[in-house]
Amino acid sequence: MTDILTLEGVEKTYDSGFIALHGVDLTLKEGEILALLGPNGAGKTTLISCICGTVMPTGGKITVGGFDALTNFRKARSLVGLVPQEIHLEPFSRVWDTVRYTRGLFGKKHDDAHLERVLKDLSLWDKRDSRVVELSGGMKRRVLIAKALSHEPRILFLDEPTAGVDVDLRKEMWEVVAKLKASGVSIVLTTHYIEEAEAMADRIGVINGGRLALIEEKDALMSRLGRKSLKIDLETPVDVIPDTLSSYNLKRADDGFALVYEYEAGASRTGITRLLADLRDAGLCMNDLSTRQSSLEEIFVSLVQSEQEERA
Ligand SMILES: Nc1ncnc2c1ncn2[C@@H]1O[C@H](COP(=O)(O)OP(=O)(O)OP(=O)(O)O)[C@@H](O)[C@H]1O
Repeated sequence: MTDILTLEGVEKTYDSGFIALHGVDLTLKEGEILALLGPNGAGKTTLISCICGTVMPTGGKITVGGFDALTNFRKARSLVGLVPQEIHLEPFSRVWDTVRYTRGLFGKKHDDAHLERVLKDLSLWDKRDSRVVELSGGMKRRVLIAKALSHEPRILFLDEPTAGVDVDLRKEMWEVVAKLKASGVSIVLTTHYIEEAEAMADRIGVINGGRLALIEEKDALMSRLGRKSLKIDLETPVDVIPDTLSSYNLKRADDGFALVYEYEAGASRTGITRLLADLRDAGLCMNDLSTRQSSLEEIFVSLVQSEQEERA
């Protein structure tokens, strides 16, 4: 897959002197979904704004589809669609008119067949003559996406696409994004909902303090940093974990009715077989066993914490 977007050492120092980006390197492959995670103020919106040309970087180089975002701004910008966090729409304009108008802003020739496809893909076709004010929140977000796709961009930036929307609508948006990916659009998405990144992204980037702390395939990240836990339900509760089991660092749960053992998700030797034998030797009888994999959220929290501790 070719790279549709390249960032080399992108820096941003705001006029206040605050350094929001400290030399970010990043590439996006064609047709992939990259989720950018990071705590509040990490620099996600600044990064997207630099790529989309609404914030001027103070250093580094950004290339979109081979065009330099500074020296060939119009060409580079025409390949990018931005769905902002806030819903800014003209309330009394009709869906069709507002989407068509946005295409015109990019200097593209009319192509009503393309706009029809976009509206149909977003299940907005039946609403094309509705005024924005008459639409539900979810439909308004779809109109934002339709506007961002009106000029046929190759990368779509979704800044917090589901902030403040209910669970059903969030799932609906995920379906919309999956459809977009299938149509060949590359997607960069920022989100605070880590389950969203887990559900949709091919790769995960973590921004912290203006630095790209990590970028990796989601599955590899989850198996590399993910931990699993084995819960052992006991027939009779234990007050104290026997000394012979001390090397397993077991935790007592459910008032002593269960013991929990943690191990690395990707490990070839988990130690479970030995643990079960040692439990039997210690005279503990098991009722049940269950395992659980740590979520991306737990991985993210521990990553950000250890980064902050390193810098402190
Ligand atoms: N115009 C500006 N002038 C000075 N500082 C700014 C400006 N815009 C943003 N910042 C600062 O830059 C940092 C990064 O902000 P940014 O909005 O990019 O973060 P974010 O990761 O998108 O945060 P959130 O998740 O809260 O949306 C923050 O500390 C913010 O206060």
